Amino acid sequence: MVSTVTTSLADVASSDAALRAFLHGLPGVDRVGADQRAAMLGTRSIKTTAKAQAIDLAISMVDLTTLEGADTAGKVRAMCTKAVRPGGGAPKVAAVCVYPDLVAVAVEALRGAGAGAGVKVASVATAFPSGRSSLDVKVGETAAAVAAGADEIDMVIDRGAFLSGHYMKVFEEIVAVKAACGAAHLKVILETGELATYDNVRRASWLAMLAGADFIKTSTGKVSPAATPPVTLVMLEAVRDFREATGRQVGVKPAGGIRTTKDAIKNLVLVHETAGDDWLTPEWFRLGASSLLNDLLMQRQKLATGRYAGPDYFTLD
Ligand SMILES: O=C[C@H](O)COP(=O)(O)O
Repeated sequence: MVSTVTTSLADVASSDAALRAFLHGLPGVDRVGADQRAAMLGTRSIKTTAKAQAIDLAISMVDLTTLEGADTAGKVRAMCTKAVRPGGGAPKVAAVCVYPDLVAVAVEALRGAGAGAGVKVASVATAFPSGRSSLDVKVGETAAAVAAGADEIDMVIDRGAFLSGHYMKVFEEIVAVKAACGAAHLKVILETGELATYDNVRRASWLAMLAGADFIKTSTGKVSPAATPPVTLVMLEAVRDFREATGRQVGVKPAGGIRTTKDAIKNLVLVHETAGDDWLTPEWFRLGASSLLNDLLMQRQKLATGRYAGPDYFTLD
């Protein structure tokens, strides 16, 4: 696969036809094999000591998210406090993820938290979650979020264009949004629940990476199915193969429906077994989730003391 890729990468985005030929030339995903491998890896058990480390690692990889129409400045401030000091000596999370109009609130709250340094502010942009807007609007929204202090932008791809085979349109939008990001990192959301096949997930992953994505992300959290293990597996294979072909490492962020410690640990096993341990850091792997942190904290408490503190012990999202 890698040799096929390297011979054609130089001019893969030179035309619509070349891009289409490249993406459709990628090997097909063995659907049954991917489902079985993800299910098999999901049954792996780990020792108690490894579990404690895995929980802390997972906490440090969380993009603590609130993406509701009813979000308020107060809710975002409380989330930022929790992001920096989750409680019980747990590590801080990787980032908070909010709508663009709440970026300034998050930046201010993390600055006020002092130890906030290191917790990034991520913002969805580009007419999240549908992506149905003009490119000018998407670029403007991205630039505004960055100007307000966002460290990371989570954009959605145009699934309508992708599913109609207009790959160059999707490619050019990602390139334009990446340019608007400046120094901010760009996560490209594929919305895999709308892509219909694992072959499309592989194609969209490559398309996003070729266009300059720093991360590829499964889902908005607004469409089901979201971050299923086989989809994450296919995306981890894509970043592994892309690095082998280009030398550039791209991160992965499963998001949507990841709620339990078991889900989080399954994801860590998938990373270890598929892309490898180079990805097992918050720099290269994130878990986008609104309520996962509570379960990680409860399980952490249980491991340390032998009993659950109960959800009331932690602030609820
Ligand atoms: O990007 C993260 C998702 O929007 C969160 O989804 P969730 O509420 O299912 O955890």
